[in-house]
Amino acid sequence: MAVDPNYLTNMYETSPLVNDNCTTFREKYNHCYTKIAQDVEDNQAVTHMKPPISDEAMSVSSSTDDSAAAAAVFRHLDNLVRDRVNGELEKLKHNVHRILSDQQQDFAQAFGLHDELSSSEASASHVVPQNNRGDDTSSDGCQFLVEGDSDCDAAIVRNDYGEQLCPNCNSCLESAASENPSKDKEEEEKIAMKYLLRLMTASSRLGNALKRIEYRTARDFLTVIPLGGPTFENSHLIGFSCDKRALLNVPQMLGAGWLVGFALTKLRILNLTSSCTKVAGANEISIFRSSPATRLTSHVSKAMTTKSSKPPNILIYTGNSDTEGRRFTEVKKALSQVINLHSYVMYRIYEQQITTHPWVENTALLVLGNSDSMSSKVRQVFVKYLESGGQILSLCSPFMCQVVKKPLDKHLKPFIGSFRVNQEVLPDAIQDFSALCQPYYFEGEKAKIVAEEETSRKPVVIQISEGSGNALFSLVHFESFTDYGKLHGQEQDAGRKMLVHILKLLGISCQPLEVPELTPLYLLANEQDKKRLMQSLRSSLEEGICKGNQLSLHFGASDEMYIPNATEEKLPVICQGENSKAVTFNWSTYQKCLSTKVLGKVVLYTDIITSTQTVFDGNYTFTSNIPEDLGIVVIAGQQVKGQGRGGNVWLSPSGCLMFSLHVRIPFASNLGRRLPYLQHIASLAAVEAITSQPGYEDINIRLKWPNDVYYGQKIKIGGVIVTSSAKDNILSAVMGMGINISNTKPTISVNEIISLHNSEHGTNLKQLTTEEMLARTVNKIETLFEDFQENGSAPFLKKYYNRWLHSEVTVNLSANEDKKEVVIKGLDEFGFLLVQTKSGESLSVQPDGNTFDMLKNLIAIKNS
Ligand SMILES: O=C(O)CCCC[C@@H]1SC[C@@H]2NC(=O)N[C@@H]21
Repeated sequence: MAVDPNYLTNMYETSPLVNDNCTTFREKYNHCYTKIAQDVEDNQAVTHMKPPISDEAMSVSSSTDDSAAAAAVFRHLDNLVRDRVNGELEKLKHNVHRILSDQQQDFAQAFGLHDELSSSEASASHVVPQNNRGDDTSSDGCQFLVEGDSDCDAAIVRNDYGEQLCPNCNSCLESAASENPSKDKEEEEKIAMKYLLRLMTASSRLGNALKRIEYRTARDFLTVIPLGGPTFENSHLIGFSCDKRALLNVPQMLGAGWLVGFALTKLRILNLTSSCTKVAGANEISIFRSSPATRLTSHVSKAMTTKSSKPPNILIYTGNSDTEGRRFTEVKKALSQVINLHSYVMYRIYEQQITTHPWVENTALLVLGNSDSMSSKVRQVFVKYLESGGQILSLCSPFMCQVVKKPLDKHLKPFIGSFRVNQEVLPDAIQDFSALCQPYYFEGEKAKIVAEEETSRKPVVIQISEGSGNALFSLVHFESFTDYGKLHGQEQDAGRKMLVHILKLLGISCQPLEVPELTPLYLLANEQDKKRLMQSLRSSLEEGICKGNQLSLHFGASDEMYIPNATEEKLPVICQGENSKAVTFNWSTYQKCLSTKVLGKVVLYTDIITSTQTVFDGNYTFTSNIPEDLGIVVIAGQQVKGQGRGGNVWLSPSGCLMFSLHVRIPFASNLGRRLPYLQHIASLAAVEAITSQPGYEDINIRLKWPNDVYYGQKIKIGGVIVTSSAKDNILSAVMGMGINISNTKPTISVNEIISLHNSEHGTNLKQLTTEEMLARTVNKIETLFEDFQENGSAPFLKKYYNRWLHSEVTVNLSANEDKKEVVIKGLDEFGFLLVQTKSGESLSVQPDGNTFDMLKNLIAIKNS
């Protein structure tokens, strides 16, 4: 039987676990389980075929342990969903919007809110809670996070207002219930929410005892729980919606204790798997409630601040002794060969950052490659991360010895050698291992042997799980397998395979990218401009070459020139040939949309480049010989070494508009005296390129200081980097910008946002091409420049504040251990962030070198 390689994907899409009105999980699960097993068996019967279904399915079929099998299925599903989650969250928001506007009647009927609906407020599309009693469901809602407390039998509840509510305190609950409803709506909502949460918290005992998920309507929560209904004993509340239709479609019972979060919409159940795996592991609860449209944006976007928008990080910790970063480079290199680089960004994390930076939320994997032992403070943070659902890969790190009770057996020391993967985890092997090292933080949990040494059969890779948190401790230096000098091809291959296997167990998507070959630049301009540029450059070219510090440009015509291969050091620039024929860039569309006097008149297009910035950076011969009235923009289809701010990597898949625009600015000018404004101009230009078109004004694209372009409050869709050099009182700046126009990865694209807007508002706004977006952005940059040079910063700031996310927001400014609360006031005269302390003192914060998590209200000032 031919097995569909997308079997599990399909199963997920049509899964009875999420789609049918199944009554028992077990029944449906058994059905799926049997099917997978059958598929595997059928497949194995055809010996020449490689198993086309995943390792997970294999392990499901071979496992005798139900919960392990369920875990495998769901882990696999997690992986499938992970990539989609960011977009899904945004869609969720829109779906809920839609439900609320479409279905107010149903909603009111389902919850007995007719009176409210017919009131003037309701007709203005608000349904506000009338009081805080259980039988009058409050319809407004927000997301609350409930974290498990230290011993996991109670919960710490934080509400949308950032307050921590005391755990499991019935007197609180009662007093909340008996409080008179306030006239103040905000206050009422607070009380209602508190009440609701107290009810849920009081009846949910969180912890490992969790064995299943039950679905209950909002009314159930409000009526059953106060009676102390045993139905909620040991249950883990995942989510609920106030939408009646959604409720009706929901399975009454879902199984597998750690099935993660969901929120309900009219159309379907959205599995917020990735965001909630952590939730389940951490004994946290995410509660999603629908709410009136007017307040939804802020609530959902607040809720979304708990979910990361950026591509997740893989953090590599190699400790203090790795002063030159050799270990880090080695580990990073090894991982780069196997992981999907479009989905993750790898960074080194230093000891000091572990306790001070907000790294946990956006970390898909923490890799420990340190050889020195870590301080107890650091260890505690790592253990906490693990316990709260984090994924850790320890590559011979002493961390393992530090988290297990007994010292490890002396056999368990790092080695490179042959080993075998344990396909079936033998129960007695587990016993052996448990005797060897008893898990300290995971008592009651068993360590699984993932690989063992070939001859002695001693475990060399073990896995310890806690909820959805996983630690894989390897005693094999997998990172060394990338070292071609040290190992034979076969060993390398085995090592790499093993690393993939381990990473998959940790939920990391492993599809290494083929690094594509670099391609030449094509000069696109009208014939006259091409000629003028070449004339101007001629005197500085040596045999057609314009030599830069790192990259030389080789100018020539395609038919006459010997075209060298494009490399990181040498890039051919093909100057002749019809613009339209040469490349995939649509010159004619671009030209039609471009309305500048100077900027972007000449395009250098390439399919694949390291980074568009490199064409200008360090090539003064080139930049200084560009005619003054002929601005050049370099645009690439893909970058293989995209540069982000602060040394970050910019993921640069196709579908992302990636360009570097060269501009000249005299120092003795408004802008010349306020250079930080350059980046703000660029980011505002990108936003206005979209929102200044008729019909696009309300698309929720915003600016996040210092220079990020965001969809709503949470999802980054673009960023700007500006580099510059100066000579003879002229600044030569390169404004590099990346905006995701049409790629659904890694977050959400402009065109998806437009589609969402269309479906939400019944409009038919057309999608943007990269050529249009480029031309429109360059047009905006030029007009904003002109205005700034003529009128200074005031008119610019008016437009900028209109789109930015931070006015009057209180943030924590932290330098080392010191923290102070400041209020964001705007941009100062020079374009830095202006904040005010409580005592009224004004401070300016520079973007570079400091760490920002503006949306988590944190600015960490770099140590001097
Ligand atoms: O960190 C950021 O947010 C800034 C990202 C800037 C990326 C763009 S893509 C085009 C240009 N070339 C690069 O290598 N980086 C910039």
